[in-house]
Amino acid sequence: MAGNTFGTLFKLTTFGESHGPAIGGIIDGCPSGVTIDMEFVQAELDRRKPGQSAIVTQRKEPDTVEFYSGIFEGVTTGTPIGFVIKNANQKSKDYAHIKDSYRPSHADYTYDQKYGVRDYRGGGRSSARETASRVVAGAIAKQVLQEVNINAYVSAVGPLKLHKPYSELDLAQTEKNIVRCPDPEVAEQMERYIKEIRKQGDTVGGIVSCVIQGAPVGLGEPVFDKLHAELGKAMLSINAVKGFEYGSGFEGASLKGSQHNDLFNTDGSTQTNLSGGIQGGISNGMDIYFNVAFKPVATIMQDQETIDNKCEKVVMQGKGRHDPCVVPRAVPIVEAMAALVLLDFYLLNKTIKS
Ligand SMILES: Cc1cc2nc3c(=O)[nH]c(=O)nc-3n(C[C@H](O)[C@H](O)[C@H](O)COP(=O)(O)O)c2cc1C
Ligand SMILES: C=C(O[C@@H]1CC(C(=O)O)=C[C@@H](OP(=O)(O)O)[C@H]1O)C(=O)O
Repeated sequence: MAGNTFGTLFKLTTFGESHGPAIGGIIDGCPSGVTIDMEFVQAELDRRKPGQSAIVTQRKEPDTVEFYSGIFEGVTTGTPIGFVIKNANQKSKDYAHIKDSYRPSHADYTYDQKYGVRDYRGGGRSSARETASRVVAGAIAKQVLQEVNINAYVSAVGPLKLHKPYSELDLAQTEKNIVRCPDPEVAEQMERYIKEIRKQGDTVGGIVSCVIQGAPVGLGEPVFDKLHAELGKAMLSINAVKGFEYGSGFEGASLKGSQHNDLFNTDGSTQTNLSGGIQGGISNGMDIYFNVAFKPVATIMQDQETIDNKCEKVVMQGKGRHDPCVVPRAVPIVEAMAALVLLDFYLLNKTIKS
């Protein structure tokens, strides 16, 4: 299983399964001399942790991070940063019924087919619990990138959508409600909707939007490692992600060039920003913005037909504690992955420019 490391210079390797003793990671390539605010790291984890509100999984984990190396007296040393988050609230008996059969649209079937051995408890390595380690690394990356602001928020839950662009929203409102939608009225509707869907034993998808402000001109390594290509990979590596678009995205395909071109100002900025802050795979200094679409959670509390490992049909119903909608907890994960991508390119840029 060789896909557990992300990044070129600022590299995160994660380990651990949802119902094992712990998850964690090693960050290699973090610059030395950066003062790390541990309370900020923990606060970022708290934004992602399970059990934080009535509209997320009720698994109650403190998600306390313990650092074992790479930070001395609160300052990064340039050596590998090793950290662990202990698992404290596993209920593995909820997964006994999927030991020999596969939840539709989760990773049970594909992991079994690929590896032939599967830690079925809590989805094992395929659980979104792994993303806690990404949030730790993202919180460190954010502190290296002091001048860059990365703000994600929920812009859709099922059919309920925010129709305003980020520039017309008050993003300071995002963390003031449990949905993490910056429009308080829409947030209330979304909360009610998620609760209703949960009562039905069902789940619903949604969209997380993200805006990055203050990124310098020049991030991105054409032609294969374009900034938007790496952001796309980062986002698509998050559990349950189905789509990524930046700038004008899929809507842009219906426009004419005369409507779509971002005309320059004499300082190199542009009058509009349908490019989403990236041209030719390189940041142009304008805001970078993108949307990430998440599917409805696969484990539903309703009978569904599926197959067992002998390919016989069985009827299965989800058990235990699951998210009815992932987007409220996905917001800090999206920000973390964006921070990893940006910092990596920022460091790469330093290697080619004096
Ligand atoms: C924050 C977050 C929470 C999630 N919670 C659950 C959950 O409680 N139950 C579940 O079946 N899937 C959950 N998922 C999605 C699964 O982890 C994911 O569907 C699974 O790994 C299969 O991968 P895929 O959907 O990307 O193909 C969650 C995803 C995220 C991002
Ligand atoms: C534990 C977390 O979320 C889990 C993600 C998840 C999945 O299938 O992705 C399934 C559930 O696992 P469990 O049945 O063990 O509670 C969620 O609670 C977490 O995010 O830390």
